[in-house]
Amino acid sequence: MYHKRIPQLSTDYYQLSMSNVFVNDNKKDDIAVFDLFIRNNPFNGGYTVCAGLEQVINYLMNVHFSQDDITMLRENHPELSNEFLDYLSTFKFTGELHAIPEGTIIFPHEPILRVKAPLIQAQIIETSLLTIINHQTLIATKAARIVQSAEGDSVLEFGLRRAHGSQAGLYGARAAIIGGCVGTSNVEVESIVNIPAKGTMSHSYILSYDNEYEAFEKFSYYNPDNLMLLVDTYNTLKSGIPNAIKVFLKLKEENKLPDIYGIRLDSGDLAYLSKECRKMLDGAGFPNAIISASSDLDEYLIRDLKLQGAKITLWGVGTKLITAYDQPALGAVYKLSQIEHLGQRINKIKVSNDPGKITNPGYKKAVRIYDKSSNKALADVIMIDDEVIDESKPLTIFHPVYTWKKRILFNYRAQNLLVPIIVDGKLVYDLPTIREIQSRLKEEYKSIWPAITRFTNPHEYHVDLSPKLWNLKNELLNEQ
Ligand SMILES: Nc1ncnc2c1ncn2[C@@H]1O[C@H](COP(=O)(O)OP(=O)(O)OP(=O)(O)O)[C@@H](O)[C@H]1O
Ligand SMILES: O=P(O)(O)OC[C@H]1O[C@H](OP(=O)(O)OP(=O)(O)O)[C@H](O)[C@@H]1O
Ligand SMILES: O=C(O)c1cccnc1
Repeated sequence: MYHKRIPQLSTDYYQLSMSNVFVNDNKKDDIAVFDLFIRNNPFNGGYTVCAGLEQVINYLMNVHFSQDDITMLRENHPELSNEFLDYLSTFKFTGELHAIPEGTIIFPHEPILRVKAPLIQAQIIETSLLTIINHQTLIATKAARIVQSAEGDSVLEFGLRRAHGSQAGLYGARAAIIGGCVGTSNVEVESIVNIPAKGTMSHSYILSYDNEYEAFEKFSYYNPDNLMLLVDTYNTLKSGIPNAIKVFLKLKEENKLPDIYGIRLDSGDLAYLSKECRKMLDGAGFPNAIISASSDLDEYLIRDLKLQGAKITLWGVGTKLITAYDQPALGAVYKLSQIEHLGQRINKIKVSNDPGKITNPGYKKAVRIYDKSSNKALADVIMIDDEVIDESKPLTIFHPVYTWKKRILFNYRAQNLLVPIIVDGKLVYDLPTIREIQSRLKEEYKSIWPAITRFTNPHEYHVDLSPKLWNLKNELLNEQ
């Protein structure tokens, strides 16, 4: 199966050249802690939807290097030592992974994944983890925004033909479903999620017949339960809709009109045309006919069409979703935060002139703080893993950059965001179904203030530091 592909060589060469050093310099078994996190929400938005964990798990549980891989590396890279290549031939992930479950709304700087493993393992897996999480999280967030703009209407993912390759189309479609799309046109998705692909018909199909009515009629005969007729090939109002109505009337007479049926608009003024189509369909006795539309849609255009009173209730979104058109990369990073050498743990910090790029040291967790009376999320706190929150006492948290800004929270409950996924190389997590992940996101929205999810000038959600982490960070910065 494609989804079982183990991209062990889909990595950056520096992971191998550094690991060659770790083997020869006796560092490979130092224990490293890495955090994978984003620095900014994509699309100038106020939130991000995390996705990709299932593929991360699949990678970590199966990653290995074959004899062919080793032979190729030996031939191409004489600098890689025999000791390192021997090590690679027995490589497997034996460490620990904690992660925020897919479909959770997340924010910059908190660990989405936390890896604790022998240094060489934690290093070798970096690129694959970033590739998977950066892609799916970006597309899930784009899809979530598009679904948000559709205000309860259904959104279908139609982007495969414009995706950056079939892998991006496949996992992008998965991420789109996590983001709330009801389905996808991508048939390969059926190999990784239990949702049948959906679709309508193309202009070439209509053009291949002598006339539009015949094309519609034949389609309805051979696809009795899947009847969304594309009405804009010739003239939507003068030809497409009258021909669609003719077919619907015929099916109604024969008692063969399926439960779900309707039309698709793919050009012209979608607001105007949808209103006219609605009137014509209603007038002919088909108030249940669905009006769907596609044509370079994204969250802004859908919102605009709704403001214009468009009568569209099913949205097909391709290019701008699958390519994350207005922000093509997410920019999640994977940073070392602790190393244990010969039993001694050393917390690590990456300094930078840009305060937002200074990393948070230590073996940490992320906790979400909810207001007990409204059940809304108040802030997230990054803390040292062994810190315990006493919910009966006020909680003081610090802004990570402007550290003079502190907040004291009362009447709250705290929930760990990171859950154990892999322990000692063994899977300890029950993987949710795609529908469960989708439902998780729907629930998440209920706990996030609309000020954070709005598109224009969203309110910045706080991801703060606990006093203990704040002190540790300052101590390490003062040592520099
Ligand atoms: N009422 C509307 N308000 C804002 N934008 C619209 C509206 N109706 C359509 N659009 C958008 O305008 C853009 C151009 O649409 P138009 O139908 O002219 O071109 P097209 O879809 O490429 O058509 P064709 O395939 O016939 O060339 C598309 O992105 C479409 O989604
Ligand atoms: O506009 P998007 O959001 O990318 O949605 C997908 C587009 O792909 C198809 O067009 P295409 O011209 O490829 O095929 P067609 O001839 O069937 O319309 C479809 O008709 C949509 O317009
Ligand atoms: O099924 C459809 O209508 C479809 C599929 C892919 C791209 N555009 C439309």
